[in-house]
Amino acid sequence: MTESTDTIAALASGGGTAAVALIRISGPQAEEVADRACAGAASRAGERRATRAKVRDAEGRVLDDVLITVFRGTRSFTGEPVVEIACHGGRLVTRRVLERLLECGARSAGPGEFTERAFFHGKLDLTQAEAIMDLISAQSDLALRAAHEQLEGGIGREAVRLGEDLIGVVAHLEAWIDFPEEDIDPDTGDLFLARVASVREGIAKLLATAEQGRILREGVRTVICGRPNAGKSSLLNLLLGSERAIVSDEAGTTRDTIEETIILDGVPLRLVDTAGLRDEAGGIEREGIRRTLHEAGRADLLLVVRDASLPAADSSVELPESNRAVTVLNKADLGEHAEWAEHAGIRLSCSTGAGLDDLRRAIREALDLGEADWGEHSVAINTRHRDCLRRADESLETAEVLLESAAAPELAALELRGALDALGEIVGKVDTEDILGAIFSQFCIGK
Ligand SMILES: Nc1nc2c(c(=O)[nH]1)N(C=O)[C@@H](CNc1ccc(C(=O)N[C@@H](CCC(=O)O)C(=O)O)cc1)CN2
Ligand SMILES: Nc1nc2c(ncn2[C@@H]2O[C@H](COP(=O)(O)OP(=O)(O)OP(=O)(O)O)[C@@H](O)[C@H]2O)c(=O)[nH]1
Ligand SMILES: [Mg+2]
Repeated sequence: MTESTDTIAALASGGGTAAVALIRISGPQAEEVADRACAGAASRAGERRATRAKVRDAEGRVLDDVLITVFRGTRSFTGEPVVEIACHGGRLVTRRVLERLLECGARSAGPGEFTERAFFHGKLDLTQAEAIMDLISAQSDLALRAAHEQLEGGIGREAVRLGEDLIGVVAHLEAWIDFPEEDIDPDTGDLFLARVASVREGIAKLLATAEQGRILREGVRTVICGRPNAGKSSLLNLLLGSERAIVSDEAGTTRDTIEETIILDGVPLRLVDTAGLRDEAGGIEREGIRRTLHEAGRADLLLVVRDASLPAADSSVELPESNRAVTVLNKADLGEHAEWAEHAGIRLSCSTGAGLDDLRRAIREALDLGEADWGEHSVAINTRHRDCLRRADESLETAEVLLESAAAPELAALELRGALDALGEIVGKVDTEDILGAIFSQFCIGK
């Protein structure tokens, strides 16, 4: 655990005008800094009790009438002395109060520096620090729940548990390497293998949540595509509940992709409206079509819109292979062409909204978004966790081969150590300075 030497301050609440704003001071001098700015009010305040005070400038003029809360010792969010100042939320007032604190000995905090200190003081592991960012940026209830689960330590605990299982194997194996005169007991070898296999199973379970994690954090990339005039932009507008995209009976209205997010059953969908696909296009339209195909190629879900009032051939499109696609037979209000009779697509009218519930249900099914599928295992790893887990698993795979042949126990032990390090990186147990930099720099200042 590292001791901070300096004292940082920053606005913890949003930058806009508000009734009240929260400024945090953290570090060994937090109380002194606040005392200087508030005529000794911090040291007179009871611990963790909102206390009325006045912040004054160097000449003694009142800058604001505030409430301060003092967190002494290590009992604070950052694990070091903290003073919070709840001042009035005007932009100028908050700026003046913060400037005064800097004058009184605090330094401006960098992005994520409060949370970084909480990490260094052992209040949070890395997955929990990341969870705070997920929580702040969550756009849906499911994402919020996953962030809470992670903040409670779900992923970190699991990574630590898997690491502990491995340590047992490594210790045993290394003891055995140190006493080479003792032959490897085949039973022990099998035991090692069984334990490595069970750790790999645990890793596989966590890895299986990666896709879910990406979707929760970034949303399902849902690309609306089809022939010109099929009603793609109308569908975007219908799902959004607002006239975001231009709709017209002119084929080729949408030239560029348009993105908007909606929440469906707690899951964010990043809807992408695209230029209609047709062969005979030229110029700008052709570029639009190139973009459509690019988007379709990286979609999590395709909504293929077809004009059901026309013969099927008039709305056919060639699209990249997708295992998640929903066909929307649009313009159902115009009456369906006989050719569609056997087709299972979702009947919809963007004009009347009829069929929208069926479409929502079909999307939900295509994505396995039922509560039962997502609700219970709300643990969802992020890409950093995924990379660590993959590295751990590769090392374990190699270790298995080495253990099976029993030829080079030293090398097997080395691989197991490698896997342990990769698991340790998840929670930030092993030395990971550049990882820390990468994570905390993404935070906003004041967090
Ligand atoms: N005013 C205020 N509200 C806030 C925060 C904050 O820093 N200040 N938080 C900041 O993100 C969140 C709450 N998280 C917090 C986490 C730990 C501690 C804390 O004081 N921990 C001590 C005591 C534990 C206890 O009494 O339960 C500790 O861990 O020792 C405070 C807030 C959201 N709301
Ligand atoms: N009757 C009827 N007309 C519709 C329906 N959906 C869309 N339209 C009409 O079809 C025309 C084309 O709609 P758009 O949403 O612009 O079609 P698009 O697929 O985005 O077309 P491009 O952007 O040109 O590729 C417009 O005149 C819409 O009003 C529907 O369900 N019923
Ligand atoms: Mg359009």
